[in-house]
Amino acid sequence: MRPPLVLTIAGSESDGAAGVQADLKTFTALGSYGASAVTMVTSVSPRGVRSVHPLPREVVRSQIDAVAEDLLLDATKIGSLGSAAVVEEVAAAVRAHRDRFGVIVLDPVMVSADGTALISAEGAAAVGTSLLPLADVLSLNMAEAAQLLGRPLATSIDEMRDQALALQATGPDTVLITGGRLPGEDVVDLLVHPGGTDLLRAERITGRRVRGAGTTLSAAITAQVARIAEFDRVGELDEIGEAGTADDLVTIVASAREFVASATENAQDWRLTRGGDGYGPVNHLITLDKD
Ligand SMILES: Nc1ncnc2c1ncn2[C@@H]1O[C@H](COP(=O)(O)OP(=O)(O)OP(=O)(O)O)[C@@H](O)[C@H]1O
Ligand SMILES: Cc1ncc(COP(=O)(O)O)c(N)n1
Repeated sequence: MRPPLVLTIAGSESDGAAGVQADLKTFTALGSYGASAVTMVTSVSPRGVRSVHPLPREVVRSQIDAVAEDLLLDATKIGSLGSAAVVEEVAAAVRAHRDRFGVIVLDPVMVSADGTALISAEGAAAVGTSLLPLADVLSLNMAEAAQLLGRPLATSIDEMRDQALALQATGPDTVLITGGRLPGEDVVDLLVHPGGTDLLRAERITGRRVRGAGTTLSAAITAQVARIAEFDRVGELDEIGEAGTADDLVTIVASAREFVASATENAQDWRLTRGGDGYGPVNHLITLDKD
Protein backbone atom coordinates (compact mmCIF):
# COMPACT_ATOMS: atom_id res chain seq x y z
CA MET A 1 0.00 0.00 0.00
CA ARG A 2 1.15 3.53 -0.73
CA PRO A 3 -0.38 7.02 -0.93
CA PRO A 4 -0.68 8.95 -4.19
CA LEU A 5 2.91 9.96 -4.95
CA VAL A 6 3.80 13.24 -6.60
CA LEU A 7 7.05 14.98 -7.57
CA THR A 8 7.43 18.72 -8.02
CA ILE A 9 10.35 20.03 -10.07
CA ALA A 10 10.36 23.75 -9.24
CA GLY A 11 12.01 26.67 -7.50
CA SER A 12 12.20 27.36 -3.78
CA GLU A 13 10.27 30.51 -2.86
CA SER A 14 11.30 31.80 0.55
CA ASP A 15 8.02 33.28 1.78
CA GLY A 16 6.06 30.11 1.10
CA ALA A 17 3.34 31.59 -1.14
CA ALA A 18 4.44 29.91 -4.38
CA GLY A 19 7.13 27.56 -5.68
CA VAL A 20 8.08 24.24 -4.09
CA GLN A 21 6.76 25.32 -0.68
CA ALA A 22 3.27 25.97 -2.05
CA ASP A 23 3.38 22.76 -4.09
CA LEU A 24 4.26 20.58 -1.11
CA LYS A 25 1.60 22.19 1.10
CA THR A 26 -1.01 21.73 -1.61
CA PHE A 27 -0.04 18.09 -2.19
CA THR A 28 -0.31 17.48 1.55
CA ALA A 29 -3.67 19.24 1.85
CA LEU A 30 -5.03 17.08 -0.96
CA GLY A 31 -3.74 13.79 0.42
CA SER A 32 -0.67 13.13 -1.74
CA TYR A 33 2.87 12.34 -0.64
CA GLY A 34 5.11 15.05 -2.13
CA ALA A 35 8.71 14.70 -3.29
CA SER A 36 10.73 17.59 -4.71
CA ALA A 37 13.61 18.49 -7.00
CA VAL A 38 14.61 22.13 -6.44
CA THR A 39 15.61 24.00 -9.61
CA MET A 40 16.45 27.43 -8.25
CA VAL A 41 16.42 29.41 -5.04
CA THR A 42 14.53 32.69 -4.87
CA SER A 43 14.58 35.24 -2.04
CA VAL A 44 11.08 36.61 -1.87
CA SER A 45 8.93 38.49 0.60
CA PRO A 46 5.35 39.66 0.14
CA ARG A 47 6.84 42.95 -1.08
CA GLY A 48 8.57 41.31 -4.02
CA VAL A 49 11.46 39.25 -5.35
CA ARG A 50 14.96 40.12 -4.04
CA SER A 51 17.06 37.59 -5.93
CA VAL A 52 16.82 34.57 -8.20
CA HIS A 53 19.53 31.88 -8.32
CA PRO A 54 19.10 28.99 -10.75
CA LEU A 55 20.95 25.91 -9.47
CA PRO A 56 23.65 24.13 -11.49
CA ARG A 57 22.01 21.71 -13.95
CA GLU A 58 23.76 18.65 -12.47
CA VAL A 59 22.33 19.41 -9.01
CA VAL A 60 18.84 19.47 -10.48
CA ARG A 61 19.43 16.29 -12.49
CA SER A 62 20.76 14.41 -9.49
CA GLN A 63 17.60 15.14 -7.46
CA ILE A 64 15.28 14.15 -10.31
CA ASP A 65 17.16 10.92 -10.97
CA ALA A 66 17.23 9.99 -7.27
CA VAL A 67 13.47 10.40 -6.99
CA ALA A 68 12.43 8.97 -10.36
CA GLU A 69 14.71 5.94 -10.15
CA ASP A 70 13.40 4.83 -6.77
CA LEU A 71 9.95 6.29 -6.08
CA LEU A 72 6.79 5.04 -7.78
CA LEU A 73 5.45 8.36 -9.03
CA ASP A 74 1.82 8.84 -10.05
CA ALA A 75 2.28 12.37 -11.35
CA THR A 76 4.89 15.10 -11.73
CA LYS A 77 4.52 18.84 -11.72
CA ILE A 78 7.11 20.98 -13.50
CA GLY A 79 7.11 24.64 -12.40
CA SER A 80 9.73 27.39 -12.36
CA LEU A 81 13.09 26.41 -13.85
CA GLY A 82 15.17 29.60 -14.08
CA SER A 83 17.61 28.93 -16.90
CA ALA A 84 17.83 27.32 -20.33
CA ALA A 85 20.43 24.88 -18.98
CA VAL A 86 18.03 23.66 -16.28
CA VAL A 87 15.14 23.42 -18.77
CA GLU A 88 17.26 21.24 -21.06
CA GLU A 89 18.45 19.07 -18.14
CA VAL A 90 14.90 18.53 -16.87
CA ALA A 91 13.76 17.63 -20.39
CA ALA A 92 16.67 15.18 -20.74
CA ALA A 93 15.92 13.58 -17.35
CA VAL A 94 12.25 13.12 -18.27
CA ARG A 95 13.02 11.78 -21.75
CA ALA A 96 15.46 9.25 -20.27
CA HIS A 97 12.63 7.53 -18.33
CA ARG A 98 9.37 9.12 -19.51
CA ASP A 99 7.29 6.25 -18.10
CA ARG A 100 8.54 6.86 -14.54
CA PHE A 101 7.05 10.33 -14.07
CA GLY A 102 3.36 9.48 -14.41
CA VAL A 103 1.13 12.25 -15.73
CA ILE A 104 3.18 15.42 -16.30
CA VAL A 105 1.59 18.78 -15.48
CA LEU A 106 3.64 21.74 -16.75
CA ASP A 107 3.16 25.22 -15.26
CA PRO A 108 5.76 27.26 -17.14
CA VAL A 109 6.33 30.07 -14.64
CA MET A 110 7.95 33.03 -16.38
CA VAL A 111 7.30 36.17 -14.37
CA SER A 112 6.54 36.71 -10.69
CA ALA A 113 3.44 38.63 -9.59
CA ASP A 114 5.61 41.74 -8.96
CA GLY A 115 6.90 41.64 -12.54
CA THR A 116 10.33 40.09 -11.90
CA ALA A 117 11.46 37.69 -14.63
CA LEU A 118 11.96 34.19 -13.20
CA ILE A 119 13.56 32.73 -16.31
CA SER A 120 15.86 34.05 -19.04
CA ALA A 121 14.55 34.63 -22.59
CA GLU A 122 16.54 31.58 -23.81
CA GLY A 123 15.05 29.55 -20.95
CA ALA A 124 11.53 30.53 -21.96
CA ALA A 125 12.26 29.54 -25.57
CA ALA A 126 13.65 26.20 -24.38
CA VAL A 127 10.44 25.52 -22.43
CA GLY A 128 8.57 25.83 -25.74
CA THR A 129 10.83 23.56 -27.74
CA SER A 130 11.91 20.95 -25.17
CA LEU A 131 9.23 20.70 -22.47
CA LEU A 132 5.86 21.33 -24.15
CA PRO A 133 6.17 18.11 -26.18
CA LEU A 134 6.69 16.10 -22.94
CA ALA A 135 3.72 17.50 -20.99
CA ASP A 136 0.29 15.88 -20.68
CA VAL A 137 -1.34 18.91 -19.09
CA LEU A 138 -0.28 22.53 -19.54
CA SER A 139 -1.56 25.04 -16.97
CA LEU A 140 -0.53 28.66 -17.47
CA ASN A 141 -1.71 32.25 -17.25
CA MET A 142 -2.43 34.50 -20.20
CA ALA A 143 0.96 36.24 -20.11
CA GLU A 144 2.78 32.91 -20.17
CA ALA A 145 0.65 31.67 -23.08
CA ALA A 146 1.41 34.85 -25.05
CA GLN A 147 5.14 34.62 -24.32
CA LEU A 148 5.40 30.96 -25.30
CA LEU A 149 3.64 31.63 -28.59
CA GLY A 150 5.35 34.98 -29.30
CA ARG A 151 1.91 36.62 -29.61
CA PRO A 152 0.31 39.63 -27.89
CA LEU A 153 -1.68 39.06 -24.69
CA ALA A 154 -5.14 37.70 -25.53
CA THR A 155 -7.85 40.33 -25.09
CA SER A 156 -10.91 38.10 -25.52
CA ILE A 157 -12.09 34.55 -24.90
CA ASP A 158 -11.78 33.83 -28.63
CA GLU A 159 -8.13 34.83 -28.59
CA MET A 160 -7.55 32.73 -25.45
CA ARG A 161 -9.09 29.75 -27.28
CA ASP A 162 -6.87 30.30 -30.34
CA GLN A 163 -3.80 30.42 -28.11
CA ALA A 164 -4.85 27.30 -26.16
CA LEU A 165 -5.35 25.38 -29.42
CA ALA A 166 -1.97 26.56 -30.74
CA LEU A 167 -0.32 25.35 -27.53
CA GLN A 168 -2.19 22.03 -27.64
CA ALA A 169 -0.77 21.48 -31.13
CA THR A 170 2.75 21.51 -29.63
CA GLY A 171 2.14 18.43 -27.45
CA PRO A 172 -0.04 18.55 -24.32
CA ASP A 173 -3.50 16.96 -24.70
CA THR A 174 -4.98 19.35 -22.18
CA VAL A 175 -4.30 23.09 -21.94
CA LEU A 176 -5.71 25.37 -19.25
CA ILE A 177 -5.24 29.12 -19.70
CA THR A 178 -6.20 31.01 -16.55
CA GLY A 179 -7.93 34.33 -17.04
CA GLY A 180 -7.15 36.23 -13.83
CA ARG A 181 -5.84 39.07 -16.01
CA LEU A 182 -8.86 39.35 -18.33
CA PRO A 183 -11.06 42.10 -16.82
CA GLY A 184 -14.69 41.29 -15.99
CA GLU A 185 -17.01 40.49 -13.10
CA ASP A 186 -16.26 36.80 -13.46
CA VAL A 187 -12.87 35.15 -13.81
CA VAL A 188 -12.92 32.88 -16.84
CA ASP A 189 -10.41 30.08 -17.34
CA LEU A 190 -10.35 28.26 -20.65
CA LEU A 191 -9.76 24.52 -20.87
CA VAL A 192 -8.99 22.77 -24.15
CA HIS A 193 -8.95 18.97 -23.99
CA PRO A 194 -9.42 16.03 -26.37
CA GLY A 195 -13.21 16.22 -25.85
CA GLY A 196 -13.49 19.91 -26.77
CA THR A 197 -13.33 23.29 -25.06
CA ASP A 198 -14.81 24.31 -21.70
CA LEU A 199 -15.14 27.78 -20.20
CA LEU A 200 -14.84 27.69 -16.43
CA ARG A 201 -16.39 30.75 -14.81
CA ALA A 202 -16.14 31.86 -11.21
CA GLU A 203 -17.07 34.99 -9.32
CA ARG A 204 -14.05 37.31 -9.11
CA ILE A 205 -12.73 37.62 -5.56
CA THR A 206 -11.95 41.26 -4.92
CA GLY A 207 -9.80 42.41 -2.04
CA ARG A 208 -6.17 41.95 -1.34
CA ARG A 209 -3.70 41.08 -4.06
CA VAL A 210 -2.90 37.39 -4.11
CA ARG A 211 0.27 35.59 -5.12
CA GLY A 212 0.63 31.89 -5.76
CA ALA A 213 -2.87 31.16 -7.09
CA GLY A 214 -1.47 29.84 -10.38
CA THR A 215 1.11 27.67 -8.61
CA THR A 216 -1.51 26.32 -6.23
CA LEU A 217 -3.91 25.55 -9.06
CA SER A 218 -1.41 23.48 -11.04
CA ALA A 219 -0.27 21.73 -7.83
CA ALA A 220 -3.89 20.88 -7.00
CA ILE A 221 -4.45 19.50 -10.52
CA THR A 222 -1.34 17.32 -10.13
CA ALA A 223 -2.42 16.03 -6.72
CA GLN A 224 -5.91 15.18 -7.99
CA VAL A 225 -4.52 13.38 -11.03
CA ALA A 226 -2.35 11.29 -8.68
CA ARG A 227 -5.29 10.57 -6.42
CA ILE A 228 -7.26 9.19 -9.34
CA ALA A 229 -4.28 7.09 -10.45
CA GLU A 230 -4.16 5.69 -6.91
CA PHE A 231 -7.90 4.86 -6.86
CA ASP A 232 -7.50 3.22 -10.25
CA ARG A 233 -4.57 1.16 -8.98
CA VAL A 234 -6.52 -0.24 -6.06
CA GLY A 235 -9.70 -0.74 -8.13
CA GLU A 236 -11.77 1.83 -6.25
CA LEU A 237 -12.48 4.38 -8.97
CA ASP A 238 -16.23 4.11 -8.23
CA GLU A 239 -15.70 5.76 -4.86
CA ILE A 240 -14.76 9.09 -6.40
CA GLY A 241 -17.70 9.22 -8.76
CA GLU A 242 -17.42 11.34 -11.88
CA ALA A 243 -13.74 12.12 -11.45
CA GLY A 244 -12.89 8.65 -12.71
CA THR A 245 -14.56 8.86 -16.09
CA ALA A 246 -13.41 10.01 -19.51
CA ASP A 247 -14.12 13.58 -18.41
CA ASP A 248 -11.44 13.27 -15.73
CA LEU A 249 -9.53 16.40 -16.48
CA VAL A 250 -12.57 18.64 -16.74
CA THR A 251 -13.73 17.45 -13.32
CA ILE A 252 -10.23 17.59 -11.87
CA VAL A 253 -9.65 21.16 -13.06
CA ALA A 254 -13.05 22.27 -11.77
CA SER A 255 -12.32 20.83 -8.34
CA ALA A 256 -8.79 22.30 -8.30
CA ARG A 257 -10.29 25.74 -9.07
CA GLU A 258 -12.74 25.39 -6.21
CA PHE A 259 -9.83 24.51 -3.91
CA VAL A 260 -7.91 27.64 -5.00
CA ALA A 261 -11.00 29.83 -4.61
CA SER A 262 -11.61 28.62 -1.02
CA ALA A 263 -7.90 28.93 -0.21
CA THR A 264 -7.94 32.50 -1.56
CA GLU A 265 -11.13 33.50 0.29
CA ASN A 266 -9.90 31.97 3.51
CA ALA A 267 -6.68 34.00 3.57
CA GLN A 268 -8.27 37.37 2.74
CA ASP A 269 -7.94 38.57 6.33
CA TRP A 270 -4.43 37.25 6.91
CA ARG A 271 -1.80 39.89 7.69
CA LEU A 272 1.56 38.15 7.62
CA THR A 273 3.86 41.15 7.21
CA ARG A 274 5.07 43.77 9.67
CA GLY A 275 3.69 46.60 7.48
CA GLY A 276 0.53 44.68 6.60
CA ASP A 277 0.86 45.38 2.87
CA GLY A 278 2.18 43.52 -0.18
CA TYR A 279 0.83 40.44 -1.87
CA GLY A 280 -0.78 37.82 0.34
CA PRO A 281 -0.60 34.03 -0.06
CA VAL A 282 -3.59 31.72 -0.27
CA ASN A 283 -4.26 29.31 2.60
CA HIS A 284 -2.92 26.11 1.04
CA LEU A 285 -3.85 24.12 4.13
CA ILE A 286 -7.55 24.99 3.99
CA THR A 287 -8.59 21.31 3.96
CA LEU A 288 -6.87 20.83 7.33
CA ASP A 289 -8.76 23.74 8.90
CA LYS A 290 -10.90 22.40 11.73
CA ASP A 291 -13.05 25.58 12.22
N1 LIG B 1 -9.68 37.58 -8.47
C1 LIG B 1 -9.91 36.28 -8.60
N2 LIG B 1 -11.02 35.70 -8.09
C2 LIG B 1 -11.25 34.38 -8.22
N3 LIG B 1 -10.40 33.54 -8.82
C3 LIG B 1 -9.27 34.05 -9.35
C4 LIG B 1 -8.95 35.44 -9.27
N4 LIG B 1 -7.77 35.66 -9.87
C5 LIG B 1 -7.36 34.47 -10.32
N5 LIG B 1 -8.25 33.50 -10.02
C6 LIG B 1 -8.14 32.07 -10.31
O1 LIG B 1 -6.88 31.64 -9.82
C7 LIG B 1 -6.25 30.76 -10.74
C8 LIG B 1 -4.91 31.38 -11.19
O2 LIG B 1 -5.21 32.39 -12.13
P1 LIG B 1 -4.29 33.58 -12.61
O3 LIG B 1 -4.66 33.83 -14.04
O4 LIG B 1 -4.42 34.71 -11.67
O5 LIG B 1 -2.85 32.92 -12.55
P2 LIG B 1 -1.46 33.55 -12.16
O6 LIG B 1 -1.30 34.87 -12.87
O7 LIG B 1 -0.41 32.52 -12.41
O8 LIG B 1 -1.69 33.76 -10.63
P3 LIG B 1 -0.68 34.16 -9.46
O9 LIG B 1 0.38 35.06 -10.04
O10 LIG B 1 -1.55 34.78 -8.42
O11 LIG B 1 -0.13 32.88 -8.99
C9 LIG B 1 -7.28 30.59 -11.87
O12 LIG B 1 -8.07 29.44 -11.67
C10 LIG B 1 -8.13 31.84 -11.80
O13 LIG B 1 -9.43 31.63 -12.28
C1 LIG C 1 9.99 29.89 -7.28
C2 LIG C 1 8.73 30.52 -7.76
N1 LIG C 1 7.83 29.78 -8.44
C3 LIG C 1 6.69 30.37 -8.89
C4 LIG C 1 6.46 31.69 -8.65
C5 LIG C 1 5.25 32.42 -9.19
O1 LIG C 1 4.12 31.71 -8.99
P1 LIG C 1 2.69 32.27 -9.33
O2 LIG C 1 2.57 32.38 -10.83
O3 LIG C 1 1.77 31.30 -8.73
O4 LIG C 1 2.58 33.66 -8.66
C6 LIG C 1 7.40 32.41 -7.93
N2 LIG C 1 7.18 33.73 -7.67
N3 LIG C 1 8.53 31.82 -7.51
